[in-house]
Amino acid sequence: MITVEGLSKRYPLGERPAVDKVDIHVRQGEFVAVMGPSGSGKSTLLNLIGGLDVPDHGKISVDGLSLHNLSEKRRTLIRRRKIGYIFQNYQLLSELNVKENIAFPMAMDRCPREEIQMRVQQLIHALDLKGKENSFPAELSGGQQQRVAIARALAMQPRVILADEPTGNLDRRRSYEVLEILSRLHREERLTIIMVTHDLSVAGCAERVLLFKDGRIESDIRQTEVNLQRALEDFLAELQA
Ligand SMILES: Nc1ncnc2c1ncn2[C@@H]1O[C@H](COP(=O)(O)OP(=O)(O)OP(=O)(O)O)[C@@H](O)[C@H]1O
Repeated sequence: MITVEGLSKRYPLGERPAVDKVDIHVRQGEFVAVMGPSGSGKSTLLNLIGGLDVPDHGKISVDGLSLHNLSEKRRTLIRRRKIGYIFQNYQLLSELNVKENIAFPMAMDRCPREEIQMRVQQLIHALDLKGKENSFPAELSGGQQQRVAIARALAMQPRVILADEPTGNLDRRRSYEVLEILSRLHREERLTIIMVTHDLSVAGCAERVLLFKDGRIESDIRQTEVNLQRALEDFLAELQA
């Protein structure tokens, strides 16, 4: 579903690559968490997979389509149609209301108006945003804003969700709600999810965890292989030692 081969990216002033010859294969419907210390390259990796940034070397394919050798215009199109992106700070458009934010990717893709209205209604219902349709982001709680952002990410019915610290700005309860939604999408709709997180308990919701350090994958742990929580705690203890 998502294949990354020999992926490298160095920023202009970086002493070493932010992402360094990384290989990953994520199967359709897998829920993968990416953990690692600050600056280890997690967001860079996600941005490369999502086509928000371009690698110096390596190949990326998402759902059978190569992303690394496309023009920016084509990459944007594929990103919009195949990938839903969720950010820590929601990145909603402040001048648009809830309905308009959710509709935005479909409007950009010139979907028919009735189709947009129907999909937005479905998502308002699914993400429990009834009554907030006409509110603006500044009038919503963090949890509600993230639910709008998830609805927007789902608008185009993508097969892949990339989430960069989706619970990073939320308290435990709101974080739990967001994780519930992601887990449900994974379970019921077989969406492929890659989620960057700092939080052990958040990573524990995924079935596989990639531990990142200095731009490389240190470990690739599957829930079924070992006690995930134990492996993650060991990794953190080692980093802190
Ligand atoms: N736009 C940029 N320009 C230059 N250097 C960058 C840029 N973005 C990230 N970096 C550098 O690349 C490295 C990896 O950054 P990245 O944001 O991918 O790490 P991260 O693991 O996501 O960190 P965090 O957990 O703190 O968000 C860091 O050394 C960072 O300073």
